[in-house]
Amino acid sequence: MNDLPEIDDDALKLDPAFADQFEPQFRPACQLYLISPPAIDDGFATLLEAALDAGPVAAFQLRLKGIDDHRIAALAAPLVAICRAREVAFIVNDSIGLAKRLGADGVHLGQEDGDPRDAREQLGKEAQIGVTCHDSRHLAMEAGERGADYVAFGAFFPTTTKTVEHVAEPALLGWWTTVFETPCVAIGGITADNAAPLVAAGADFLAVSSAVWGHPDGPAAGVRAFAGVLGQG
Ligand SMILES: Cc1ncc(COP(=O)(O)OP(=O)(O)O)c(N)n1
Ligand SMILES: Cc1nc(C(=O)O)sc1CCOP(=O)(O)O
Ligand SMILES: [Mg+2]
Repeated sequence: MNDLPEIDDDALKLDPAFADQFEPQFRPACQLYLISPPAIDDGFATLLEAALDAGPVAAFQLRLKGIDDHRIAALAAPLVAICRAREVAFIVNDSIGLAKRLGADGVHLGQEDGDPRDAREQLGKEAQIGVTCHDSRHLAMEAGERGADYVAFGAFFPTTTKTVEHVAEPALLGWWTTVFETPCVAIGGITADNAAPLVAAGADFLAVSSAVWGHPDGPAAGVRAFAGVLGQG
């Protein structure tokens, strides 16, 4: 498959005059996509159970930074079982190889983490493959062409979980969901209090870390707090 030619992102915006030529698509309601804290210990399994039992969660991403794959694999084993028992998709961040080794449901790839086409080849047609697209229409279209199952845009709000260089606007979600069927994920500093414009703009998933794990009343309260804005309350 040929790569898309590089196009100025602004040139890809939808002219409002033509927006009504697109049929409104049916999309399932926006769902919660939990991202793990960047560091965890063996006690995290209990926190994950509490979070997943508190309300609907579509997917859990194991995103551990700065530790080797053997340690991640050891920490992951009980977490895979917890997700599987609740039919929550278990997604591994960064590494196609680790996703395969753990029998994960999918992998999330940043722009430097590998090609979704390789992920598909190694993980198979059922795997959920996500790609970070920052605030770029071009990257998202390219990811779609390369077979991504979802594209992730961000950061929508300031975050202390990761140093980010790109800021995304809710209108990007509206453009994507008007033109493409591939689901889109919004990420970056999302809380139950600031999420409403992202849901209204069309986000298919809200990817959230600190608002759940750092909730003052614990992760279960963190998940419950999203139920209202996701129309699950
Ligand atoms: C759902 C989702 N979206 C974006 C990211 C960020 O991925 P990446 O740019 O590779 O940065 P790291 O997470 O690896 O630091 C993500 N992990 N998940
Ligand atoms: C992992 C990650 N990726 C981002 C991006 O913009 O691509 S923002 C981010 C951090 C998400 O955690 P929190 O919900 O605590 O802000
Ligand atoms: Mg990455």
